[in-house]
Amino acid sequence: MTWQEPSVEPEKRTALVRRPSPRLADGLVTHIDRTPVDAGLAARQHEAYVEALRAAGWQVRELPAADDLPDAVFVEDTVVVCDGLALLARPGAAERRAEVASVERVVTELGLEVARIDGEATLDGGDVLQVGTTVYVGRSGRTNEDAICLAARLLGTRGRHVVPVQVEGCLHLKTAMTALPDGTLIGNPEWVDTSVLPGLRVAPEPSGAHVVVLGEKRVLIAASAPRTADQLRDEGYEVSAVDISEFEKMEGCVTCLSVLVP
Ligand SMILES: NC(=O)NCCC[C@H](N)C(=O)O
Repeated sequence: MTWQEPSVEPEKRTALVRRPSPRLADGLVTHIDRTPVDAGLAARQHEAYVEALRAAGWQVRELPAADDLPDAVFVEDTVVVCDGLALLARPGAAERRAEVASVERVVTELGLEVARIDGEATLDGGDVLQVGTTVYVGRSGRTNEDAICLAARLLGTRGRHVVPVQVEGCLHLKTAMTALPDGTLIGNPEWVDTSVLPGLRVAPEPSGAHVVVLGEKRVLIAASAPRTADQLRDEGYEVSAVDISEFEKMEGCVTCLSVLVP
């Protein structure tokens, strides 16, 4: 999302995370080859990721462990938080739908209003990119037209305008692109229909497309995108780089490991 002054005291900014399952390696892989995953290393990498969020001033709220759900660490896919509204997803992969119930409990405790993607609609949070009052929603293998229409209606109550974006060749819209704090889109133009975008800065490496905006001048990216990190540092951003190799093997990225509730 474009960096906006948080509506609450800085110490209240909350990041939702969930520790990785020891069964992480059993998760879904769609567009890349499956390679061995070290669950112990994944756990350590996740701790470092959480530490980077804390260091940037985010209060970390852990969702209950869900060790029987291998992909549950990818919390971004279960809920979209927008201006006090928690839009609960209905993941496109049926195996992932059981992840949502525990997220609903926590967002309710946080005092967020709850709405849901339901019926035949399917949506993964990884397909939703908020940039100011624009919400780009990927039409992907996981998110369908019904969900895009429903999201447009529900997020419209928050003054948001939904722009559908066709995604091809990768898992989610946010696999292909994210935004910098100033709202500039950054990513891989081969995976998205750029004709509906105001512009797209090409990231020097594929994982450079994944930027978590932690503050006005602060971003988090994967250690696998060193050239992107250098570019952003040269432009004055404070860049935290975290090694998430074990999650990348499961088609995850830095954005999908948290949900920020500003
Ligand atoms: N938002 C994301 O990028 N989520 C990554 C989900 C990876 C997981 N293995 C899946 O296929 O659902």
